[in-house]
Amino acid sequence: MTHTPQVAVHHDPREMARAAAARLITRIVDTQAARGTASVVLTGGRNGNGLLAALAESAARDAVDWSRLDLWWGDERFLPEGDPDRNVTQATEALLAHVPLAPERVHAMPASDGAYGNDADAAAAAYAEELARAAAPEHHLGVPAFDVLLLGVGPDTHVASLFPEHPGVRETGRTVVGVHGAPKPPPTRVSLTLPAIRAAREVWLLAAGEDKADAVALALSGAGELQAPAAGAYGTARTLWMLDTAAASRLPRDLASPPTA
Ligand SMILES: O=C(O)[C@H](O)[C@@H](O)[C@H](O)[C@H](O)COP(=O)(O)O
Repeated sequence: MTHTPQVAVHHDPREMARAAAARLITRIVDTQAARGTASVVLTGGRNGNGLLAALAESAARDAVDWSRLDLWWGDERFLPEGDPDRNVTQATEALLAHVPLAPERVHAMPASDGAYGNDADAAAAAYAEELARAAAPEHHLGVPAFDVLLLGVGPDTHVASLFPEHPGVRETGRTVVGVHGAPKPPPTRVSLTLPAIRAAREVWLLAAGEDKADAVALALSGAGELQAPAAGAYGTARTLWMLDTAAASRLPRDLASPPTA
């Protein structure tokens, strides 16, 4: 099965971020060499931003042709433009401001004071249209086949803004949804759905810390995606979980490999 997950365990969050950044640089460079451009979907949260900061610090970052990289977001906290809690604001501080990206290839999700006002559902529909415009005709769902889609994993197994048993995780038709009443603040968000996430070639999930150990064990032990959204996040070619030793500490023995770096 293509979505049988691979698990890589690292000593601590910093090592995990460094290793993930090195892997991502290699993936982007290889993809650009083969196809000209590459696409990456970013995530919010400490681990996703830790990866971006490690990428900014890496000497190898100059191997990437930043002008031929498309960036998308898996989810966004629906807040005003420039709000420090917006995922795009944090990604900009960590990496985007430090590399020569092509602005038209940076596909941030709308802000709550933008063209759709405070209507997260309208913002989600607009982002779905933007994705559909970028999708090749053979991508029937209306989402590009992203090269790498990054996801942080929450202590309740949420990914992007898809929370256990919430309406967003049940969505099968739309590719992007407005999320209302999210248990993680802020309550209003915009998120890719599981079908959109599963259009990606590679899905990489990041989790570090003791508070993630139960979530990681649950998601990797055959739980259903309504109960454990992270279990429903997999790519068409590869699904890679990157963990630190604390987050991996309750994994069934056959899944936990020794620390790699
Ligand atoms: O906007 C967000 O908050 C997210 O995209 C969310 O899904 C996040 O990735 C996880 O909650 C993990 O966050 P940490 O890496 O901070 O634990």
